[in-house]
Amino acid sequence: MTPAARLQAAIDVLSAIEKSAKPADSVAASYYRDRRYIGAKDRRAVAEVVWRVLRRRARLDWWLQTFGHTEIDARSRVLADMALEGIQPDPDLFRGPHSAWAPEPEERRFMERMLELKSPFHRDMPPHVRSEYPEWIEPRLTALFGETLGEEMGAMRDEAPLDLRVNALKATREQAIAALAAEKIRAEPTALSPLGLRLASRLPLVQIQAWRDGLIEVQDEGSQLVALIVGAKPGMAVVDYCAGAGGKTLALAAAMANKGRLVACDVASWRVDRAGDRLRRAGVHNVTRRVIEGESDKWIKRSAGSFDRVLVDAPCTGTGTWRRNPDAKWQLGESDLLELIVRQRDILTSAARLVRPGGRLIHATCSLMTEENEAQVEAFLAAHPDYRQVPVEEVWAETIGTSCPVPGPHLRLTPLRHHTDGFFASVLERAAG
Ligand SMILES: C[S@@+](CC[C@H](N)C(=O)[O-])C[C@H]1O[C@@H](n2cnc3c(N)ncnc32)[C@H](O)[C@@H]1O
Repeated sequence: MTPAARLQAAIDVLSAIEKSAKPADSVAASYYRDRRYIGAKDRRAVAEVVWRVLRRRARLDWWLQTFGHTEIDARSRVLADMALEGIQPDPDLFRGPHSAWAPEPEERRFMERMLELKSPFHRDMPPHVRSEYPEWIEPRLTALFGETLGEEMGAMRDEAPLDLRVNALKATREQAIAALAAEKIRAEPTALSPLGLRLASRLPLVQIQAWRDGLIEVQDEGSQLVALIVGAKPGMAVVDYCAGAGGKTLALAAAMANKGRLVACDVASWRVDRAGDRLRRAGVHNVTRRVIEGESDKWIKRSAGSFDRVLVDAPCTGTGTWRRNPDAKWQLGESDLLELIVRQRDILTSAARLVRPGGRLIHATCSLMTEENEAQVEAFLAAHPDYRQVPVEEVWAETIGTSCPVPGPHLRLTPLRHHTDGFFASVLERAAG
């Protein structure tokens, strides 16, 4: 592809992402599926532009407006990004079939101004522009982070590292490090999860033999910690209530050493189906996958009071994963948050029925929002006097055994403080009866 063709592809992908409700990576994947002639090198170059634009969209828009450009769209963002990268709108770039694509005089004007900038930041940028989050969410984030808001959201703006979880069914962390080293891949142990590895650079998974052999899985360190504090043990009966494609199911199965009963539920059958290959690759065989109809599902009624651990990894705003999914922040609206709060409450109430006396219910999200987290737990405890909250320090000592890095009753992780995605988890124990 010519440089101009790559830029046009980036514009096309960004436009498709804006129009779609699907995550950016699946929109991009379907764009390439329809254009098999685009090779891996070109895809990488296009993806670099797309992700950079998504990551600094608020700042690009701010500069475009500041330089008087009001019709902001994927094309003007890509041109602005190009200028911020110091790439001149050189006529040679747009020769031949791409001549019609050359920037218009108006576009050249803002590009020239942007080419003179020394930094993508400006002291007059409001905090939500500087730290790249939607303005409507600011009061909530300010209430949560106070004076550290800028730093916290600055850490959320940066690209996340690639974290792996060692599959304890197949390898120790040392064995996995050695297997990766044999493939010339350097992996460092993570600071908090005893099963975690962090890679210095991103790699396509399918090229990693250790991944094909099921020794490792991709999982953010925060997500690993959530799975660990569930405290699933061999021989227990455990439910992963919102299992999706099985990210935490795999970790729970490994914690159970494949012994005992693990039920992975979800309302989305396509997600549950996707877990199949992952479970097989990881050598997991104590999992039953179950598509449920929702809170009125008969299986839930029939299974009331029979599980030691029930993990609710609730559908949420995903505000903790913006490092990985920068597109998600531009799609999220306040009405989504309000809808999710109701859904989470219903799910938690339904899942609680499965917990046996003395068993534990774990409410987890990858959200920063207090309404989805602490407030959800408080409302649950008020309505369920037979449950008490187990302080995270206590749970951490029982399950992970190292010193707990978070103060307070809940597990609350952020990229700034813990170098993980933003995660929340709270452990609720049902009275022994
Ligand atoms: C945060 S995702 C789960 C991610 C998964 N646990 C993992 O670690 O990869 C939330 C999941 O909740 C599921 N979900 C949404 N509504 C639900 C409901 N009423 N009951 C059960 N699951 C639900 C969604 O389909 C989605 O897969």
